[in-house]
Amino acid sequence: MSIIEKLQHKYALSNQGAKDMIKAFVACTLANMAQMMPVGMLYMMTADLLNKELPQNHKTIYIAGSAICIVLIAITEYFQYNATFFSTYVESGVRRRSLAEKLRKIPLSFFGKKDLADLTNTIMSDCAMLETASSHWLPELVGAFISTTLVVISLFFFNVKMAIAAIWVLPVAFIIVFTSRNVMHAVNKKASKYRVACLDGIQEALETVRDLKAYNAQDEYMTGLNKKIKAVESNSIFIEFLNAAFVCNAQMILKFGIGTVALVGSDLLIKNQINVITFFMYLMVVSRMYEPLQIALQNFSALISTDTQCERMDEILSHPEQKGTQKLSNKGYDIEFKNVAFSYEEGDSVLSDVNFVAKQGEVTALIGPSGSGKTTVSRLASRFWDVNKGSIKVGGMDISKIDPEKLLSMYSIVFQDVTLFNNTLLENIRIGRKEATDEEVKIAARLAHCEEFINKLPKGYDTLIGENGSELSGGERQRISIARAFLKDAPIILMDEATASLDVDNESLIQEAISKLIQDKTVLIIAHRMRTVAGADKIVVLKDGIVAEADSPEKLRKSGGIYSHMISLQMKSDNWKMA
Ligand SMILES: Nc1ncnc2c1ncn2[C@@H]1O[C@H](COP(=O)(O)OP(=O)(O)OP(=O)(O)O)[C@@H](O)[C@H]1O
Repeated sequence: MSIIEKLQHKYALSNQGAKDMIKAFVACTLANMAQMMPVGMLYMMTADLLNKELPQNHKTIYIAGSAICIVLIAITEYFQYNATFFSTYVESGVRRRSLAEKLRKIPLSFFGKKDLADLTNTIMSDCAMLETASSHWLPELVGAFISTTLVVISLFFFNVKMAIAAIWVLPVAFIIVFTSRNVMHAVNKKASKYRVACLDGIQEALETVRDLKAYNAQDEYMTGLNKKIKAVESNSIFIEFLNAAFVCNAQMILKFGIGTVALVGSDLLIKNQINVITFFMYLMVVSRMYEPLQIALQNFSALISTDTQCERMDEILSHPEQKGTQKLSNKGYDIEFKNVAFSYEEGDSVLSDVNFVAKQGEVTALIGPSGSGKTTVSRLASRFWDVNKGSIKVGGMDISKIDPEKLLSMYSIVFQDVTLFNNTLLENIRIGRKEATDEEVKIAARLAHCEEFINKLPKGYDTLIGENGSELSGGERQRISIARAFLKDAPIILMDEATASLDVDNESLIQEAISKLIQDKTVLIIAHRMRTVAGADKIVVLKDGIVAEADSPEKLRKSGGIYSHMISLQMKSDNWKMA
């Protein structure tokens, strides 16, 4: 792996970002070296002053040298600023975009294991941390390392004993910080967990504020949340303390270097092995050399702490993507499940051997007891998850070979949980097909019987609905979701409890509209209520991970199996409600 590739992998950088980081290393090294130049001049000047004469040509050298030093320091500082700051912020945007892009391409199973607060934390806080790491910590550390190495080499040319007296502290100081690695890694992992738990708690409190109020559970909840906040607080203090303990000790060791240079220098001076100017120069160089190293030690320690963030980022970036062809070669839109087995968690099978065909031009209804896997079947059919065994084909084409976004272009999906955005009603329906005209949106809304409630709103289609449609009733939200499906007009329609929140009048109106829409389409409906599925062409009954029955509603009713049993239960329940 080249240095560029290593940097890209470790700090989630783009190719350009890794190249910019190398530029920043060079810039920091040059800036440190430029800061050393006045020391050389001072050395020469001291020699002249001790000789009690300042030759004219030396005067010119000092004046010109000082001007050159000022210009060089200004140029290298500017170069360093440019290389570290500006490119870092550009790279930070690239990093966040590539993370978001990656999240689009990884299967939903990944999101099942991660919660939203954790992902938000990675995209915002971890990215911000890496932003500082790549703008300051790493370039300054590498710059200090290279410039110090060059200075150390030159120190050996003057006097080996003095050089050793000056540099013995370097490995000791860095080893002290390096030994903190394992401890810091463990506490940072813990800190990350506490932070995510706290963010989760805050998010949950905001989302459930209505229920907490309704059940007078606010105080109890706040006590729990306070505990989470306290855990973050005390853990952060502990990390700071631990960090300071290692870094301060290492920085203190670094200071011993000045002492040993003074001691060894005095001894060599007495023995006449060095002159006063060399002694003075060593004292000047070490005091100058340790300054960037003090910061380098802090940066080194901070970089060790970013290991946890890098790991979290890498977990997302290296997660296998769902890939597939963009070219569709399906013949028609029959959906065929063949020997499909699936589990969300290993060893906890949801579907063991599912076989059925949902034909184009027919309505196939999935029914079965709660938890039998109906929603799972619809998720697999749209490749939100990939099957563990067997295959799912659309028009003869294995969907695991189709690019997920391309596959979804063939589907209109009406979910149980309708997501609405804080935008106008018109735009919320237009999500079904971004390029649809206003007129097309309105036709779809009419078909889904949305106009009845839209026309009653003060601004009609231009009414802003609250975040996630909080100002709409459950039935209205579902009708918008159905309108989106009408608008998309895709050849395959997946409906999950599409009519669950509609009153009887609206439900029959929608059923009527749906029957117009589904002509020549493949329709897979999941519904609990037997009334919803009575008009289906085929009923597939799921139970214990397999298809227990599959046939037309009439035949299944007569067969006296699970479906007919569910019908009689539903009738009893309806009679009970009427009574
Ligand atoms: N994201 C998930 N991670 C883990 N297990 C899950 C997940 N989603 C569903 N399950 C489990 O898979 C099983 C089937 O769930 P599914 O939602 O497909 O059933 P269903 O028949 O649609 O249920 P219902 O009629 O109650 O909506 C259940 O045991 C459920 O707990």
